[in-house]
Amino acid sequence: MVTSGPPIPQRGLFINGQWESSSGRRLDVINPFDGSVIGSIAGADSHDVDRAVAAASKAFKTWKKTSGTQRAGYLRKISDGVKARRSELAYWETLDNGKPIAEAEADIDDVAACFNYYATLAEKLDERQDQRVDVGEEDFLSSVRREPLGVVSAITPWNYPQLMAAWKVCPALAAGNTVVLKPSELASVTCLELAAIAHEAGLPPGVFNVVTGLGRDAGAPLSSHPGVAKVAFTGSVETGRAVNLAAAQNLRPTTMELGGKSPMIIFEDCDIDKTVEWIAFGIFANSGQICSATSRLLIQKSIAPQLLQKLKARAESIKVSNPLDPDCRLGPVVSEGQHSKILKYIEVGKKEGAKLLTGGARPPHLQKGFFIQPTVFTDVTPDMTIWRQEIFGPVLATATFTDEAEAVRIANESEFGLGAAVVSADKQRCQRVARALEAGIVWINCSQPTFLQAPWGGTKNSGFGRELGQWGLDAFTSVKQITSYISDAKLDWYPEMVKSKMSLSDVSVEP
Ligand SMILES: NC(=O)C1=CN([C@@H]2O[C@H](COP(=O)(O)OP(=O)(O)OC[C@H]3O[C@@H](n4cnc5c(N)ncnc54)[C@H](O)[C@@H]3O)[C@@H](O)[C@H]2O)C=CC1
Ligand SMILES: N=C(N)NCCCC(=O)O
Ligand code: NA
Repeated sequence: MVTSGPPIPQRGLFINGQWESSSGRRLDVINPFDGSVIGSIAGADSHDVDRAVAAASKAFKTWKKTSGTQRAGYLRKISDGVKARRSELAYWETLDNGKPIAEAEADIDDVAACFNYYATLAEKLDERQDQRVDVGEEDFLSSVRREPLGVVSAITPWNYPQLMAAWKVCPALAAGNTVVLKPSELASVTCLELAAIAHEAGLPPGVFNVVTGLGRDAGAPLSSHPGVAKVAFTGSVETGRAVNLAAAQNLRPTTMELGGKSPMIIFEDCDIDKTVEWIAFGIFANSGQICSATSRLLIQKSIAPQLLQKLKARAESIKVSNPLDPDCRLGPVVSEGQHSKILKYIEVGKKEGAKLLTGGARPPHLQKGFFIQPTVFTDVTPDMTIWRQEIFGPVLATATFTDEAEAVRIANESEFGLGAAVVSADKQRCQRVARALEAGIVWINCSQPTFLQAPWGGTKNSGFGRELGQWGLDAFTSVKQITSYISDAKLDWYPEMVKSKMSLSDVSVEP
């Protein structure tokens, strides 16, 4: 097991291609495994944000003139840089966020793939330019260009620190925007390293800037800045609302990837053993700190006792350990604040009458760090807090249903609409249920697999706009119509008036 590696680099803010110090105080980097301080990041304030936006605005003047193919060259180099530093990036991601090293490695691979994928889309963007629009008139020729918006700000969470940044930075740069990234103060380390990698890749100064710091000091000014053309946000509903309101003051568009309480519906014709693996993955991966975690489980009554018994055994067999252990499958949650919030939810669950099937506390063998056992509640009813609110931890709420209509109705009774899953051997039923579910992402016979090519985002309080795929790139473009008049004929709209011979003196004016 790797228990030591390179120390976390001490970085400042990355503005205009240089490391700079912040106006504010430095903030501790905390390792969730034991609560120790392992480094520090700069705490930016609104003056630092102004500098970063100014650098990005200046860089945009040149960057917007590059071709997609030129930008793709930079993105591919950054991808190579991420790949070359995979092991240290994954190591630092685990130190900073607490996720199992196997997950961190997968995340870093996804980051590298994301840069390559959007490199390809940047090249394709050149081919998509000046596309004809049939306006149905032979005297006119219309075409469409997709142009960058300008300076884009990306405000990102701590659950997939580098990956959530990549989902925004890659398409934004691919489309020709410049970026100011504000990662979460709880896990900024790998986002700063992304700046270092971009710099080594030769990305021109100011094209990609990173300002670390608290939400209220650095995130808020980045949401309300008039020099910012768009804000891309992933995080909580409450913060998303504040960011969106601030951007709305400037009439700036946003994309909002917010919370969830995604349902997973299990029908009696499923293969129980296989299903239990997906259920566990859907709520215990990344310690349940996934916005699309399938945290509400609906089981058809006839198989509930059998399925729950197997799920309990599986939950209790998950390896909870130092996340640097390659076999670890459940690490600590990100912070002391999240740890106590999750434990509070567990208490509320018990108090409101839900039955604790397994877990519910700190694992006895891990007395330090922000660990919580894989936890499953049964007999949860739709009015209970743990059924309605996002816990963002390894806590599954389960309930039963009798028929398909009831399952869909209960699943849709939520303020959220990010993910949903349905498990059944009946393909037609899966399609029917998938169509009926109010969600931006529906998984059939699985939970959580995520692909760069497929759109990501939610409905209702889970937000709006889509990341990833073509949708994720188009969200960072402005559509320009260019229309040419191609006829030789003179515009024949104003009829030639015969010049009047009347003069004013001919007009009799009534006194
Ligand atoms: N949907 C998701 O992926 C995520 C959901 N959450 C939910 O949010 C809860 C709280 O976690 P937090 O870390 O506090 O999430 P948050 O939504 O406050 O943080 C997300 C980002 O927004 C920034 N931010 C905070 N206040 C801001 C403001 N006023 N203006 C602009 N930016 C601001 C933060 O610094 C961070 O970079 C979690 O327990 C979880 O339920 C948290 C992170 C990710
Ligand atoms: N990479 C995977 N599998 N999932 C990403 C989830 C992103 C989110 O929580 O918003
Ligand atoms: Na941390």
